[in-house]
Amino acid sequence: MPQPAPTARSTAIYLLDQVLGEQKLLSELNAAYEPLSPPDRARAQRLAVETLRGMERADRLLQRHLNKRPAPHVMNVLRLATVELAHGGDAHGVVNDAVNLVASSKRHNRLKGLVNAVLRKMTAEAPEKWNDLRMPRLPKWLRNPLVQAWGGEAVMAMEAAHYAGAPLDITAKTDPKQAQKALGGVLLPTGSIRLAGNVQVSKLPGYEAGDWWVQDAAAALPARILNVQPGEKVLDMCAAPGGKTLQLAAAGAEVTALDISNGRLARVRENLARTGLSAQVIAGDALEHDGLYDAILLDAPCSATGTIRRHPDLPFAKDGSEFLGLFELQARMIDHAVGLLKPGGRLLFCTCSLLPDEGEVQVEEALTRHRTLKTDAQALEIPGVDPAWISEEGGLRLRPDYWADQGGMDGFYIACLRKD
Ligand SMILES: C[S@@+](CC[C@H](N)C(=O)[O-])C[C@H]1O[C@@H](n2cnc3c(N)ncnc32)[C@H](O)[C@@H]1O
Repeated sequence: MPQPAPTARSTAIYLLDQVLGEQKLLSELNAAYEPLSPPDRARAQRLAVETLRGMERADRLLQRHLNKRPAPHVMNVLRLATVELAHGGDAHGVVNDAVNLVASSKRHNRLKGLVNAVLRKMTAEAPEKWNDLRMPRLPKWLRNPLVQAWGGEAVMAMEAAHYAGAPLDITAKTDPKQAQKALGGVLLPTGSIRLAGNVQVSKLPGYEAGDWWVQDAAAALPARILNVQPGEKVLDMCAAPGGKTLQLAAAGAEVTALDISNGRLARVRENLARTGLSAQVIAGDALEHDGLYDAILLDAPCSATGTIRRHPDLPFAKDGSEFLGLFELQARMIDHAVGLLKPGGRLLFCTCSLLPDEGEVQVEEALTRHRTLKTDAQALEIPGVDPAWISEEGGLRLRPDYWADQGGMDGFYIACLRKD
C-alpha cells in the first residue's frame, strides 16, 4: 500500500512519537517539516506544541474510555485529536483524519474502530470538560527540585505560564519607540516590544532592513545590565545564535562572538549580516580562549528549563540526567572567564534556567572561589526590573510567572560580577 503524503497532522504525530518515544527535542527534528508547505510547517509545529502542553488533560479524558493504553503511536493520534477537539477543531475533519492515519498504518490498522469510537466520545466531552481539568503539571524529575527551590504555589504559577505559551518579543537595534510604532504591539517597561504570538516574523516591517531581532524580554536583560560602552572590548563567550551579540554590537562595543558550534555560529553570521552590525566571530572552546577584556557576557549552556513556555517538549525529552555535567561546565567557564577579565572588568553570568544550581548557587560558589569578585547589585537597577526580583547574593531571578498579566517572560538568572 503506498504511503500517503505527509500532512500537518501526520507530521505533528511523527514529532510527538519522536519527543515522547525517542526523547528527541523538536529542535532536532527540523527535517520532518521539509516535505510540507510553509503554512503546513507552522501548523504541524503548532499542533505538536499544543498537544504537548495539553497532554495531561488529554490523557485524563482519554483514560476513561480506554481499558488499556494502546500503542504509543495510536495514543499520540488520540491525544492530538483530543487537543484539537478541545480547542474547537472541526469534529468531522479531526476524527476522520485520525481514523485514516491509524487505518493507513499496517501495524495499527486494526485499532481504527477503537480510535473512531473513542474520538466520537471526545467530540462532545473534550470541549465541555477541558477547562475544568487541572493545569498540566511538570514531570516529577523537574517539578520536585523546583518545588524545593520556589515552593508549590510558585511552581503552579509557572505551570500556568508554561500552558499559556509565549508571545513574540522583539529587541530594536536602535530606538524601541520607533520600532514599536512600526510594528504595533506593546512597549514593555524593560524596552522590548511585545507582539501576539502567531505572526510570520519575516513578513513584519523592518525585518529585511534588520531594524530588530526576535528575543524574549528576559533574554534581552543580560546585555542591558552589562551596559557596554562604545569601544569597550567585550567577549560574548557562548554567543550563538547571537541575540546578545547583536545587542552588544548595537551598543558600539568591539565584540568577539565565540561559540563551540560552527553550525550555530552560522546563525550569528546571518543575524549580523541582516542587521548590518559587526563582531569578530570565532569558533572555539570557551575554556581554551585567550585574551583580555573589559567585559564578558557568559550565557552558559544550561538545562534551558526557563524556556518551557516556548519548548514544551523539553520536560518530556529530558530527564535531568545530563544536568550535573552542565553545572560543572558552568563553574569552569566562570573560572576561565575571570582569568580573561581586566582589573575592574565585569562578568555577566546568565542562564535560561529555573534551577538555583545554574544561578544563585553558581554565583555564591564563584564568590567563594574568587575573592577578587563581587556582585554588582546596582547594575541590576535598570528600567522595568522589579527590585523584588533581586536575590540574596545580588543576582536577578526571573521566572515565567512574572508579568503574568502582560504575557510572562522566560525564566532566567542574571548576575553582574565585578573583578577588583
Ligand atoms: C544558551 S546558548 C547561548 C545563547 C546566546 N548567547 C544568544 O543569546 O543567542 C549556549 C551556547 O553555548 C555554546 N557552548 C557550549 N559549550 C561551549 C564551549 N565549551 N565553548 C563555547 N561555547 C559553548 C553552545 O553551542 C550554545 O550556542
